[in-house]
Amino acid sequence: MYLQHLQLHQFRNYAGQSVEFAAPKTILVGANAQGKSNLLEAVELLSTLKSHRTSRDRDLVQEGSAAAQITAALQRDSGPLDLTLTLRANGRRTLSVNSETVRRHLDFLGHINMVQFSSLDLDLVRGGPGTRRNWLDTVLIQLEPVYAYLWQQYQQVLKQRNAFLKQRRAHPERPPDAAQLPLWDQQLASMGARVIQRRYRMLKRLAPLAQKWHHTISGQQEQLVLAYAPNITHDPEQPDHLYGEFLAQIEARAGAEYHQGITLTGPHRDEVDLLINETPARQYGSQGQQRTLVLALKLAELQLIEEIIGEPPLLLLDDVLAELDLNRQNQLLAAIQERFQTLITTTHLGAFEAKWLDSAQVLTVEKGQIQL
Ligand SMILES: Nc1ncnc2c1ncn2[C@@H]1O[C@H](COP(=O)(O)OP(=O)(O)OP(=O)(O)O)[C@@H](O)[C@H]1O
Repeated sequence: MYLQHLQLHQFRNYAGQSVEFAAPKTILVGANAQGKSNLLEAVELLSTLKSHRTSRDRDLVQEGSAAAQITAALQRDSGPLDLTLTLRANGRRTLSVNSETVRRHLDFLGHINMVQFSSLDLDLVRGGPGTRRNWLDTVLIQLEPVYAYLWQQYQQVLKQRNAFLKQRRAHPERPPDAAQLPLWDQQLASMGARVIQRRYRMLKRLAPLAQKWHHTISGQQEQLVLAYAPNITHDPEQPDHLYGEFLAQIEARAGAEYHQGITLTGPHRDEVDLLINETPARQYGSQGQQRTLVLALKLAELQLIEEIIGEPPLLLLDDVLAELDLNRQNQLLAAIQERFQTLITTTHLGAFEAKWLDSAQVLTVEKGQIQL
């Protein structure tokens, strides 16, 4: 897929900006806080309807304006496509595909596929389990947009069940109607089982790709193991048993939940284990090794999305190239070639290998304006 054109209207610090992408690689160069990451964020929003930087639309709308608009024209194997996302400070959104308004998020997702790689991604190794769960979810939304709906439903049930447990703990003298709990349990297990199955299925395909990339980038020195560690223990080859297992494990933790007043069972507590040469990567060695691991995960992500979608996704490199040494930069360059359209942000062009500049389009970003 190829993003040809992007238009930003009252989005972040862009009052009105039109950008033509004229080469497979576009480098956005500019000092700090000029709007480079804002542009990548606009692409992220079109792709996932989420921003990793904020959950409030009013942050995305230019200060003093009521609404922002992001419009993109892209070329997919199936033909040309136009997407428009209107964001309002009051949170209401309008989505349109080829100038027709679509009501369901599901109908908007999946048109732009992308992999993002920023310096924050080092937290995938160093950060807590929540960071890895978010990553899993972002990849899954790309692969099967229905996952966004499932995950949202799961979180809604979780919120209501937590409110029940909290109230029961805070007011034992007038507890909520006990008959509600089994209903929440069933919904949690039913939605949760679907989340777990999808996470398992995706990681099963991603793990060997990441392992292969890690082995290559480390010069055949290191062996990566990436393993799903679901909070609900079960036999993944017996998916029919998962719902029952889920309910049984809720039951087993009922006492602890009673005292703590929160839901202790379910995929909101999943983990992804990352081991290098049998040692947890978090505790393992240098930052360099952790960078190799994150790069391997990102390359695996690119490859998996391409395999499943059948077209190369976009790659967004936010201020990360300068952090990779020559070997890792070369591995990345060799993997993307000209096939993956890549948008790169940097504070100065000398920050990374000159080879990246070959046939790249360079755009200068200054105070929310882009100069060719
Ligand atoms: N809603 C908004 N309205 C107006 N300006 C905004 C809004 N949100 C962010 N900004 C401005 O956008 C700028 C930040 O841009 P961005 O995050 O893209 O920086 P950057 O060019 O990527 O720099 P860095 O290299 O530091 O990441 C800041 O000047 C900030 O004040």
